[in-house]
Amino acid sequence: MGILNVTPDSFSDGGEALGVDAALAKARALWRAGADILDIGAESTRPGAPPVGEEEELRRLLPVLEAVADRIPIPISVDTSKAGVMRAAWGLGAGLFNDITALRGDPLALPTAAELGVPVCLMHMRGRPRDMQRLTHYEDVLTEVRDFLAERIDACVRGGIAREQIVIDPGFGFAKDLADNLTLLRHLDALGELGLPILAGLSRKAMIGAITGTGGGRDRVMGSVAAALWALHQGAAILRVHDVAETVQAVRMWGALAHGK
Ligand SMILES: Nc1nc2ncc(COP(=O)(O)OP(=O)(O)O)nc2c(=O)[nH]1
Repeated sequence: MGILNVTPDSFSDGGEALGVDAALAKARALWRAGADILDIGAESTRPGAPPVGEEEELRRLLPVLEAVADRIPIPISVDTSKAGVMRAAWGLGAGLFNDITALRGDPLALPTAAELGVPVCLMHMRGRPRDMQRLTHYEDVLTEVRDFLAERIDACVRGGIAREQIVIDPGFGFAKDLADNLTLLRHLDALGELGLPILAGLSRKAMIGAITGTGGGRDRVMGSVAAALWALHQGAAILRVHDVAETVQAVRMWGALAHGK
């Protein structure tokens, strides 16, 4: 899953793909580099990020989504927690709603996803990007994240979303400190008991920088790829990354060694 942030302030690539032409060029580059899905987001969710209103999110997202959906032949995920953005994106061909709030942020999000029949990614977080890093106390982060995801899966199924339409995500860097992130990554396979595809979003995050001593952005590519391979080894089905070419190359090498293909 290649990341296409159409925001001015995303933590590692903000402002790089503003405007339709730049975003389309980036989408094409991600596809050509081997991305199987594009994840387009118009609201930064980095720690401390201010919320973006629906009108502004739509203003940023829709022209890009329309251009990309018409020209890039891979499924498009939209990274949003707003029902109105989901509905508008669905009308332009969005094939996955990637909601960091696990369809809790907007009370209309879950019924909208159920009505439209679009697959969803449910991610664990606490609070909102503005305050989530103050909510990092866990008795047992692995159990608490797994129980949260199990509850959200149940809520979605009760709300009319088919279980096979759901992807789960532990939410690396969302209301978690370094130790929490490492515990979740070391034991990512423990989420496998929920029986749903796991999405891992590790790319260029602070946990990579903390371990590797790298500043940010492209400096963290190697550490991000190493973490992605571990997540893959632990059963992740989707790797949400900025650096698609490097990750695809590593995954192909891993595939040949791990599965002889
Ligand atoms: N499912 C899922 N979605 C996500 N969306 C955004 C970010 C944050 O990364 P990025 O989009 O690069 O930064 P920003 O939120 O600042 O745009 N991480 C995840 C993640 O780990 N999982």
